[in-house]
Amino acid sequence: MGASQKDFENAVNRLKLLKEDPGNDTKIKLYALYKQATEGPCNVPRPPVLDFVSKAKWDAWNALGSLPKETARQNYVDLVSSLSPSPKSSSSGAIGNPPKSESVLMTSRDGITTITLNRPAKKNAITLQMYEDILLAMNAASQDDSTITVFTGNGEYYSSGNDLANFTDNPGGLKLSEDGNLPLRKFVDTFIDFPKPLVAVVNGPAVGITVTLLGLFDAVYASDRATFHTPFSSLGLSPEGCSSYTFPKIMGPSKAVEMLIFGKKITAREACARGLVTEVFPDGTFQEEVWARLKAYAKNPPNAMRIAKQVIRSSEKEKLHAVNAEECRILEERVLSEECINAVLNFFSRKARL
Ligand SMILES: CCCC/C=C/CC(=O)SCCNC(=O)CCNC(=O)[C@H](O)C(C)(C)COP(=O)(O)OP(=O)(O)OC[C@H]1O[C@@H](n2cnc3c(N)ncnc32)[C@H](O)[C@@H]1OP(=O)(O)O
Repeated sequence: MGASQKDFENAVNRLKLLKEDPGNDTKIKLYALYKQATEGPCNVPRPPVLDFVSKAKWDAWNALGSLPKETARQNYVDLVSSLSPSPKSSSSGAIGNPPKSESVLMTSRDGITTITLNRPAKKNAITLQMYEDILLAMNAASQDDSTITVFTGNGEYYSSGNDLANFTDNPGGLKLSEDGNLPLRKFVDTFIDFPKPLVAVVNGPAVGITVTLLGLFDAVYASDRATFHTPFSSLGLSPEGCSSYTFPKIMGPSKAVEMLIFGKKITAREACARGLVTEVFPDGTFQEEVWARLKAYAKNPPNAMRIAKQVIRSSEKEKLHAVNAEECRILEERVLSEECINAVLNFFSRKARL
């Protein structure tokens, strides 16, 4: 039997996590096979001769002639496998290629894979290494035997967002796009494309990118101790995580503006009323109630849940990828702005804590 659509999607995700650049020839082959697998034979006009890159891509796609979509899909999967060994999964719930990290933990049981931010002394602020580890964890979770993937935080906070030292430790500025030192674009793309139900168990306050990403989750359960805060303006930054699109859609433009431009911190109950949070639980019984709920949900047939997610989300994916690309482009400029540099310096000199 040839590669399934799921195998193909997994290969697309695995490719995003390659550590080494596979080289231009391979990238062009992958492009051509991807186009053939998703759109069929080349059906667009040849680009102008001087547009070398587009022309090379078009030539490679066109050269595949009438190769059936299924064969192109299989060839794509084979080519990606030859570049990166496939993570293993097993019926015991063992996870292939999880991150070897103390700050991002990964466990799998009862059909649920849980990714836990584990840096409580720093309120689970996310370092550059943690972004990489989360990507690894998500890739492993997307391919293991679990039915649901959960994000949570260890300790008092869910997360205080991006570690502000990421800015000061990179004096030349952070490159946030494709080949940058923090591939934020790839990071957010992984949430957009995640194939299984993705649930946030928000155990305490959440800040910055860990709030904005919630708009890409399928369910958000929050303790009544949690708060939600996106202080982008006071940090001289701009919205990310697709929040410039998801927040106005979820809560309406004026409530989104209150959070994303004015940096209003809202409670869990307010976030629930705005549609960002699915349900709020008393902190005393939060863990017990939420995990009982999730264990019951995880007993549903996994394929049905995955397909339901695909049906609900697929029409938005293209738009979300475009929003993410644009947000990263703008943010890359903002992190170099005087406003941002001053705000971060103030934070570390303890002048400006939230
Ligand atoms: C590269 C682009 C990536 C994408 C962009 C993302 C945007 C964002 O995520 S913006 C949001 C950034 N986060 C913040 O601005 C929060 C900053 N933190 C605070 O204001 C406060 O720490 C707090 C309100 C979260 C907690 O205050 P509290 O008084 O209870 O504790 P502290 O003593 O301040 O914190 C304990 C410890 O943790 C360190 N820390 C906390 N958060 C961060 C952080 N985001 N980055 C770096 N370090 C953080 C804090 O410095 C303390 O460390 P020390 O004990 O060593 O002083």
